[in-house]
Amino acid sequence: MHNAYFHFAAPANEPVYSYTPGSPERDALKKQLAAFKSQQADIPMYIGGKEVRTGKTKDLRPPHEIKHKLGHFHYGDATHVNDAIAAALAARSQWADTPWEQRAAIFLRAAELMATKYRYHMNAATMLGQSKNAYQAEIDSACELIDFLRFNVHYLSEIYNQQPVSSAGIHNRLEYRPLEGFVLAVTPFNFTAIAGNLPTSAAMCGNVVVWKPADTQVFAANVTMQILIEAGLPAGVINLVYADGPVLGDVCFSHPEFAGIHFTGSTAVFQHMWASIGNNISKYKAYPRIVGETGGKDFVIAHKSADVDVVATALARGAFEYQGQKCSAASRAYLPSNIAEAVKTKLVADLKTMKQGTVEDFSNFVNAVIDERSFDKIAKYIDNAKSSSSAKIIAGGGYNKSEGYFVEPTVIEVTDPKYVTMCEEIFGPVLSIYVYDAEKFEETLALVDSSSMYALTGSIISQDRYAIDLATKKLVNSAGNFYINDKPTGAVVGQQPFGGARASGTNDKAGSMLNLYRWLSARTIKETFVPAVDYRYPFLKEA
Ligand SMILES: NC(=O)c1ccc[n+]([C@@H]2O[C@H](COP(=O)([O-])OP(=O)(O)OC[C@H]3O[C@@H](n4cnc5c(N)ncnc54)[C@H](O)[C@@H]3O)[C@@H](O)[C@H]2O)c1
Ligand SMILES: N[C@@H](CCC=O)C(=O)O
Repeated sequence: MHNAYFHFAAPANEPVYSYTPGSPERDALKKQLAAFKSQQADIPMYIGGKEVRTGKTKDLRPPHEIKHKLGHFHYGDATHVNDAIAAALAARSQWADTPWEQRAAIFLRAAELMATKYRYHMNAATMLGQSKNAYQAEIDSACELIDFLRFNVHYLSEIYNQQPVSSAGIHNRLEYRPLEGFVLAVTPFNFTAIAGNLPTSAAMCGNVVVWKPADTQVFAANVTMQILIEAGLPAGVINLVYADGPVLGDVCFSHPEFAGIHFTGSTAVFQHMWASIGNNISKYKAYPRIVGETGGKDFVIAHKSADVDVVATALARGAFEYQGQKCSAASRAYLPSNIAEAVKTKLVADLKTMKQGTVEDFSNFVNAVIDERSFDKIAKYIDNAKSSSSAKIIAGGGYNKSEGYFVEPTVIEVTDPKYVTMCEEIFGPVLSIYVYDAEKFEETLALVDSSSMYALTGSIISQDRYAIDLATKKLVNSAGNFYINDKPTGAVVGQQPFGGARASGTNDKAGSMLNLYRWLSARTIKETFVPAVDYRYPFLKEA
């Protein structure tokens, strides 16, 4: 029963801790890293509020220290996916009926727990499981996830407030119902925040969810789930399962109550999912919502007026933070001939100072790539570049997987702007550079626009306002997140709603109102206070 309209005001972004030497947060984080490393985690699935252990386990190991075992998780099969759907559907009616402010309180409580009691659990789990340094973990598993939860509560509160006008004698209202059925959230390895946001944004809207994270993100996903449970998330609202992707897809996409997919991951997997959903379309009770944020081939184009240090720094950070494993990572750069040599010299010098190793050593800027499959794929691109006449490695190029999956930050200079590493997503610490004739800026913008199938992020670096304006116009469809005089990474919830178009996804902008609309199905209600009692309109009367 509602006796008031409850509105949640816009929050501020969660402050980013610095982890400088001697700071209390640095000590607390180091203690949590040591604590996780001294234990052996036994991670269950969570179905209908119960912990499910199958005995069929997979090991969890830090990508930068593969000889160390962090523990294991219990793997499920089609039975567990079916159980998760059944548990979700059983929880649906009570959850959908729960007053909005009660649902919101659970997610705000989870955000508060993440910001305080469990901040270092979230960060240490992300650092060890996904090989992120302290700062990269802090902006992801603490700040971004906390922001997703708090901002989405605010945005949903704004949506519920949007009501139609009513003319005299009637009252019109819009009711924002959750979808009929269950939502499937399939999440990537690279951001604990994204993995937490995809199931919670849909659940916040009153939906029930089956959540499958990437195997390589399970260590931190488990901490997220435990916090949601401690915050009071009722049994069955979010069901966390670990299963083979195609097995999960077969069960979920052929279920009549499949109501939507909230996906982030690679373009190929999303396209496969879309095709399966299309093939099953006649089976569903309602048209499913298909939301997917996928790959990128993100660019930096510098104009001849650009400041050399600004360009080199945008490339060093944009391409190599988190080993280039951000969908937003700068992976192709277009440098004008007048400053190209100076930019390359500074970038190569910067890379020589970039330390690589474990996450416990806080002086390391880069760590390991996520797994062996990824390592092998990246190494192949590097080897091909080494033997190509169109490419030359000007920094890095080394790799080694004896202790962890280490790939050196690598810069490839190409003479062919359509060379494979200028067009395909590599998802690792590899930046390709093409030097263009500084007087051919506009032609190069056309090249940027046409070189890849993706349109996720991109930057223009220039001190010339006309050049910025031209790039903004010519690259209007080349990126969903466009940056001026900055790197193309590091979108902040509430400030730069994130997502791309073309092969980069449905551009439903995670962490914004646009995304939440996808998990709602509005019902319009019209009430007439004094209804008509005669079918004849006045114009029918004789004069
Ligand atoms: N656009 C964005 O906002 C964004 C953000 C993060 C990552 N990404 C993209 O994600 C990719 C990297 O993440 P990843 O390696 O985890 O991606 P991935 O596509 O390999 O896996 C994503 C998820 O899909 C699951 N999966 C894989 N095959 C499946 C199948 N056949 N059916 C059902 N599920 C399946 C995986 O287990 C995982 O949970 C990159 O392409 C990156 O650009 C995009
Ligand atoms: N939102 C992140 C990217 C997420 C994809 O991996 C950024 O803007 O860098």
